[in-house]
Amino acid sequence: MKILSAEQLNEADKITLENEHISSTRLMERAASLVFNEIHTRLEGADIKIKIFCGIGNNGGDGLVIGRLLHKYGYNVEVFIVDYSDKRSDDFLINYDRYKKESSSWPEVIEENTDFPEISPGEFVVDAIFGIGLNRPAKGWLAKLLKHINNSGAFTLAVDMPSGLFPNKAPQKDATIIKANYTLSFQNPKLTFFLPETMNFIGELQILDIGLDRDFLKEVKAVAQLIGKREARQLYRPRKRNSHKGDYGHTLVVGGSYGKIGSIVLSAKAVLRSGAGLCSVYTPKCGYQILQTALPEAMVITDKAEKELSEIKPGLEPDVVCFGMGAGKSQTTANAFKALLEETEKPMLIDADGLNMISENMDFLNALPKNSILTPHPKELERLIGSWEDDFEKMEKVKDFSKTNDLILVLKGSHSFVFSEGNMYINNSGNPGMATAGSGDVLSGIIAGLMSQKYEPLVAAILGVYMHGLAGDICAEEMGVETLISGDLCDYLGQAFLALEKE
Ligand SMILES: NC(=O)C1=CN([C@@H]2O[C@H](COP(=O)(O)OP(=O)(O)OC[C@H]3O[C@@H](n4cnc5c(N)ncnc54)[C@H](OP(=O)(O)O)[C@@H]3O)[C@@H](O)[C@H]2O)[C@@H](O)CC1
Ligand SMILES: Nc1ncnc2c1ncn2[C@@H]1O[C@H](COP(=O)(O)OP(=O)(O)O)[C@@H](O)[C@H]1O
Ligand SMILES: [K+]
Repeated sequence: MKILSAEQLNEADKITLENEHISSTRLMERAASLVFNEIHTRLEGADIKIKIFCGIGNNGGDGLVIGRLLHKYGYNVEVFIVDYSDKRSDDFLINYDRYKKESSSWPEVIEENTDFPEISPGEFVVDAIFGIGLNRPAKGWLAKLLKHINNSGAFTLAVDMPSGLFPNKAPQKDATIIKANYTLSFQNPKLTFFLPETMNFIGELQILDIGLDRDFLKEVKAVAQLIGKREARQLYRPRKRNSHKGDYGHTLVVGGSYGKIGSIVLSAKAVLRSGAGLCSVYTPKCGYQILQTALPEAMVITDKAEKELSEIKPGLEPDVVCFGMGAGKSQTTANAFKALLEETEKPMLIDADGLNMISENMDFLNALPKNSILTPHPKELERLIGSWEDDFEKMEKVKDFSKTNDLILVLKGSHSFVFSEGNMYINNSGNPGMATAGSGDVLSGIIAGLMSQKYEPLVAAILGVYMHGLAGDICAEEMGVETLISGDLCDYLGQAFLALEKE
């Protein structure tokens, strides 16, 4: 699904009105009715107190339509106008009058010196104060009102966006923002919903298709692509009946050091579980028995050194090398890594200490094969590209870094981001159960395993990240988030592939 900016959504809105020959009031009615339907389906007429806070722009207009419909269906609803400006939008005014006419009362107006209405924890709040039109931080009494709503403990539903959040730029550090339990957003998701600093404000997210112009939405260049099951399924290639293990490639996992052999066990297991034909592991001598015991399906080649990688001479031609997990970053290992980079021509996957060694020797980047994949978590990323002011600046820096160095970068997080050639793909699977030691090692194995099956590196990265998260989701569903450990992700990959194929 495409992630669009506020400007693009406004353009889509304009083109829809022209092509469908409808008024903006009709479109607002359509959009807000969908929100009403969602509320009505869930509340089923329950006698719960509903308070709707409306701004004076079109987000407020939506709130008034929702209020009118809830009133019509007999709900216990109170509507408040948050009177932060006298520049009311036309559709706000039209719906303000309609509300008055159909509910035979004027909504209550909240201004600078008004006492805020009391809100009890059991009530239901609809936030229709600001949507995509927010253009500066909410200040003064307005910020106080947002805090008052946040502190009430009431269930809060945000219409289109939680008020105070910008769709495509970072909020100020001390900004006041509605902390929604649920966000019903129109047509396309907004970038801010997926960034670490802002994602917690939206609660659960649902996108409502309000029928904006199909052709426009198809043609417009997305800010980013959101990768869900539908998108991932399009990337997946089912196996041919008459295939053999040679068709699925040979992955070489290189890494491990004394006390950190577990990381390559996890990666290698994920390589095989994601479908690679063969997997070899190159590791210091101390890893030999552990690997042969823990993962008999993998072949093991040992370094001449006992506890660390000192010279990477596997004596085979793999389809892909997956380097760095648990490798440590001694000078000896860094020299061996440099030599490996220089000898390798096919795209590689570099993770963990491989990334740290690059950060300490940025010239290694020159030897990295084109289209290789780096998989940093935020700390590793910071070592690679330096710090950033906010998430949006971080995105831009990573985009530049991946473009300049001709590489694909997977930035791991609650929503992992894949960057390639200036494009951005945001993963929508996964859960906090995956915040556990070794889950990154599993991810590197999955992506490398897909690369060895001749998935293009970018496709392997996007699909691999999605499958990793999907395995985590199925697993968490069965055992809960606390109990999930990274080895489980390998074990649940099978169910994830099955789920991907299922409609
Ligand atoms: N696009 C679509 O397809 C559809 C969109 N729809 C709906 O329209 C919504 C967008 O509506 P919108 O453009 O009227 O903007 P909105 O969010 O109501 O706020 C604008 C007002 O806020 C003001 N203002 C801003 N920041 C401020 C601040 N810090 N403090 C104080 N004031 C501030 C700003 O004032 P100004 O900057 O002019 O002073 C202006 O008056 C969208 O989210 C969705 O709900 C649907 O109905 C149908 C389809
Ligand atoms: N809250 C979360 N939601 C979804 N995925 C998560 C979450 N926390 C961690 N993950 C995923 O788990 C993996 C953790 O990787 P990493 O930090 O490298 O761990 P490790 O170094 O222990 O292997 C990443 O793929 C990340 O996207
Ligand atoms: K809102």
